[in-house]
Amino acid sequence: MSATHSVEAGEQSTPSSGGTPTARQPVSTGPLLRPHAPSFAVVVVFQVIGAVAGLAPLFAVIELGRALLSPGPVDSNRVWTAVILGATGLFVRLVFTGASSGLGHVLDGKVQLSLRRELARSLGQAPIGWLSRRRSGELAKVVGDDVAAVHPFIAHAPGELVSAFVVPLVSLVYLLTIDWRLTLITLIPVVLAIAHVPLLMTPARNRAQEDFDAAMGRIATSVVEFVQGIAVVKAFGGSERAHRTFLTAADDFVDIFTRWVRGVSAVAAGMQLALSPPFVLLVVLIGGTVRITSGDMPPVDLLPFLLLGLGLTAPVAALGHGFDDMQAAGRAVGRIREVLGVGALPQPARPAVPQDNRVELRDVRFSYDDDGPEVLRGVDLLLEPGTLTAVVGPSGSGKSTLVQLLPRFFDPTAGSVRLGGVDLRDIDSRELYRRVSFVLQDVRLLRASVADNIALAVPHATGDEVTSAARLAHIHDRVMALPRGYDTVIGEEVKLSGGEAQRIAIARALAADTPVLVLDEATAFADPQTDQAVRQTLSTLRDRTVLVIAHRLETIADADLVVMLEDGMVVEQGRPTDLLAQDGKFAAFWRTQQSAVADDSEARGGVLQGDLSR
Ligand SMILES: Nc1ncnc2c1ncn2[C@@H]1O[C@H](COP(=O)(O)OP(=O)(O)OP(=O)(O)O)[C@@H](O)[C@H]1O
Repeated sequence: MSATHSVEAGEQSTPSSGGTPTARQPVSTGPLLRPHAPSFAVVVVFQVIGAVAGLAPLFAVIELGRALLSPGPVDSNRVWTAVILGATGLFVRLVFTGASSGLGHVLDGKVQLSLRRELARSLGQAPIGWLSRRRSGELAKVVGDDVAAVHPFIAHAPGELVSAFVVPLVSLVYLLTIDWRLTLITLIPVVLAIAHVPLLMTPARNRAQEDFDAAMGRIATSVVEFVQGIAVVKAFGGSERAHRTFLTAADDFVDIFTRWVRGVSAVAAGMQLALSPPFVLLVVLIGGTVRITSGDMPPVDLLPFLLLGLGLTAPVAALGHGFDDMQAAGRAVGRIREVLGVGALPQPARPAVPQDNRVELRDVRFSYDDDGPEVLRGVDLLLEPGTLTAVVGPSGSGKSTLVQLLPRFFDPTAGSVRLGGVDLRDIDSRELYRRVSFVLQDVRLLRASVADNIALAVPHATGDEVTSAARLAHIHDRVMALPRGYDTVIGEEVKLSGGEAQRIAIARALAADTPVLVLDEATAFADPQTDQAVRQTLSTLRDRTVLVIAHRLETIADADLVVMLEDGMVVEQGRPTDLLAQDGKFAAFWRTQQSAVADDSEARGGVLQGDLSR
């Protein structure tokens, strides 16, 4: 999430139920794959041609056997024809299989690229609420591992699938012309192997596989979290506790893996045995011996069964090996589709333009989950242009949730948020973000130059505009001290402190120059300069509509309107002096804050600031 607005309206809008942050519909990956269909068909056809041509050397050996073993002088023509046939088949197989594999991998690269692009687009326009509820490890897995898991689907599986039918079919037809009874016997290993397949597809086994995937996801996430938090954990000596999540995930994984292996190993072993060359040869030899000793088949006819019998099982074995990959690819595609289905918040069919910059909340209700508790419970609020409104209230009272509704991170579950008389849902998001910017606590700067970070919302801003925003945000001097000034790349050439990052975010909001500003006063990175930057911002923006989550008494005292939230409801609102005079909840809150500041001030040997006389 960027600290100021950088959210572009998605080109495609997917309707979502009521615009709740969780609304999503899996979408088909068909349209993404369709442009690649012709290349895909070529890959499959080449693979099939290669597979069938691969039978030619076997036919050649059979023919050679017949030529060499038949009584009388050897027919050299017959021998050489067989040799040439075998060599040609081998060559054709090499060419087509190689071409199919090469094309398949190029195609796979293209498909993965378009999937990743589409995922990036989808994530880029996903409601911030949806993103903040997903663990970063999970999303990284979808864009990285899940897209990579599509590989067998594109490059191998379809060709192998078709070959697995075509190759045995050609062999079967040939064998049937020789001895249909022995043909049926030769099929026994294949039938036995195929009989195992349903055992791999039982609901219990699918569930075990899903558990396995989920456990893998948990391990990935807990590793990321553990590594990210390792410094804090070490400093506070809580490594045991932090380890616990990871260890629990690892323990769970071992249990689930054991169950998964137990379920699959017996079936896999049975399949492998059925398809193993010794077993196939044994079956063919027993059947052939019976046929030959009973005088129904000449001994030389056993040769095609011995050779092609092995060929019959090879594609089935390949399918068996590819089965897990294909199933994994199928599940990966499911997760990819889910992310692709994250719609942007619904965009209006006929956007309306706000009349002015008055913000109004009418009976706003909000819950993060459909069946979750209401975090905002009927909030009515009027923010007039040219006024500063301070939201105060205890932790968890819904302040952040409330201010996030203005830049439309979420849509309210009931009621409406209006800008200039128009419901935010009826305003084109580009228009909305031209009017509303925000500086929240969770500052995210881009790995880009300082200037680009400041001018994020106004890419064509002049150098002077960027500099004056930076001056107002009290970050100009610091930027000038950087190795390459405004061209210094944040995160690469310089690491900024939390307070500095916050001031860049403030400069960004000032450069955006929007008539409505939403600001969460920093508590985490509060340093005197950031403090000053916030105060300067608030004083230069007096002609705007400003909504601030206020943590400082000065800000609260300066506000035109104070809104006291408690448990998702506005319990008091009015001018700060009036509210103090009422001696209600706000007054009590004020006193608590004041004594906290006094303690702090005393601790620092400072002077208490914060009385309301202005
Ligand atoms: N992404 C989320 N998903 C589910 N519940 C959430 C989410 N964010 C906040 N909440 C819940 O909503 C309620 C209000 O939280 P919110 O952050 O808006 O309060 P706040 O007044 O800003 O608190 P603080 O001053 O501590 O930041 C809390 O009960 C919180 O647990």
